[in-house]
Amino acid sequence: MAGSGIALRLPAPVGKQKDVIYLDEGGEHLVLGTAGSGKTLMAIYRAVYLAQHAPRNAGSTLLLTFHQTLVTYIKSLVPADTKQLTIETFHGFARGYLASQDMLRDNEILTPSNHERFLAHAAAQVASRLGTSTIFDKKPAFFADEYRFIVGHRQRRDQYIAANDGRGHALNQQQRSRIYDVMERYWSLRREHGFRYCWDDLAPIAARQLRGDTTERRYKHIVVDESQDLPPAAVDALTQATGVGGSLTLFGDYAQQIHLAGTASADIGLENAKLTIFQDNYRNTAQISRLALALSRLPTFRSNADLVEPREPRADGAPPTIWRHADQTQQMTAAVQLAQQDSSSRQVAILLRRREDEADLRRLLGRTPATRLHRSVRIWPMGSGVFYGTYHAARGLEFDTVIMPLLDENLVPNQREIEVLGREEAAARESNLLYVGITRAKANLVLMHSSSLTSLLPSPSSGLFTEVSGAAP
Ligand SMILES: Nc1ncnc2c1ncn2[C@@H]1O[C@H](COP(=O)(O)OP(=O)(O)OP(=O)(O)O)[C@@H](O)[C@H]1O
Repeated sequence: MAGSGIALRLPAPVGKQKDVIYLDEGGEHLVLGTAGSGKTLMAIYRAVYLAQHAPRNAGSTLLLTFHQTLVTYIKSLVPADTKQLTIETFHGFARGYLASQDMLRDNEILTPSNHERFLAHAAAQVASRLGTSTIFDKKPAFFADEYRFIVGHRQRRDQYIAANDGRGHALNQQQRSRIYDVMERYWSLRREHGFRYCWDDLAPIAARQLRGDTTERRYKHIVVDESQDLPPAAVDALTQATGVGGSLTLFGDYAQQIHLAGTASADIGLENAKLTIFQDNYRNTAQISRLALALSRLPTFRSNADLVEPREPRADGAPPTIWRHADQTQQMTAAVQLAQQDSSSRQVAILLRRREDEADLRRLLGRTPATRLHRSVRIWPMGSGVFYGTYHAARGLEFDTVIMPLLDENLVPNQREIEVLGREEAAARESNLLYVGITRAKANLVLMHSSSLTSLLPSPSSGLFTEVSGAAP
């Protein structure tokens, strides 16, 4: 970037983006931006600036992002020889810190499926002791969801029982009390079986340990991309982990919150942070951005004081298309054919709601080389090609063309999510996921269905799509 000494082979920042790079070298900063507004780009610039160029206070900098695929993607954008910069996930950081404190050894973290199994066991034991309550009929995934919220917000029993946390579950105080009983039983059971943690525990445990740790910090500065799913306990851990006189900068978009539903920026404990808002979208065409905006205005989309309305992008393009096929197999076949045609000169992604549909897609792709969006990708493919994966795995990424099959009403919202969370909450969360999927498309967006289109999307009569009926074009 001219004048700053930051030479990256990335687009040059414009307008407010520049200000964000040079925010104070100390203190806390929060940047909320709409999809495609350059948050990842500016997180990279700011991290490189703080690591190498900040005049008063350059020093070892940690750049965190949401999942391992994004770590790989971001590493592909940053010169490998950048000194004093570490890029990893929050869990990678927390694990490393706890191991350095001799608080974590191999196999001490429960896998997510074993975490649910222990919760189910705990619920059965509490039910047999306390008798009937409809709360005990809930699926293990429901208890896992509550667990994440409780430990992420470090809620004691009385706080949880009194909480009105804005999520769609209508839980009365007695039900909340029973849920807390299950959590306490779970903690005992887990201890008895020799497991110290589940993944959700890492943030509060690291925060508590850091509070009592007076040794010099490894990082002077911490920058976080995709911060909207960080619970308050994680933000506390990062505040504690920042070196003396250093800075913590968070970049997030609450419209893309997919793991910690119901947590707002006001809850994360950064009341004194300097706030910057990014409204300009540099990724999507105006037509794709309009569809995303219309989706975020539907009543099913969770209203949230943190949502940033995008200004309409300048880039014009074709309207998104919506294809109707005879059945789900034909949708997937058409998605594969389109990806094969389009990928000679473009990056094309087929995005799915469910992980279990990935294997079918892989089969249909046959010999077509394709990158699965997954933590196992260690070198980000440059140039054209086919990608596929879930909406979750696609967060933070972008592609020239995005194809989203299986958008039928009976599939979205996902039936399992409805069973776990109830219809209203499931619809709100699935709307965030659709928003993530749609906003990954730079130029072309193709949506597919066979029966009625999911009601979480704007209706086809909105004029926001072009409808294509029948077979593939
Ligand atoms: N100033 C700019 N000039 C040109 N392109 C830009 C500029 N800022 C951002 N972009 C481009 O816009 C796209 C979106 O940027 P980026 O991925 O950083 O956005 P984001 O806010 O992190 O998006 P999301 O949260 O949706 O993942 C990228 O291709 C990026 O290179």
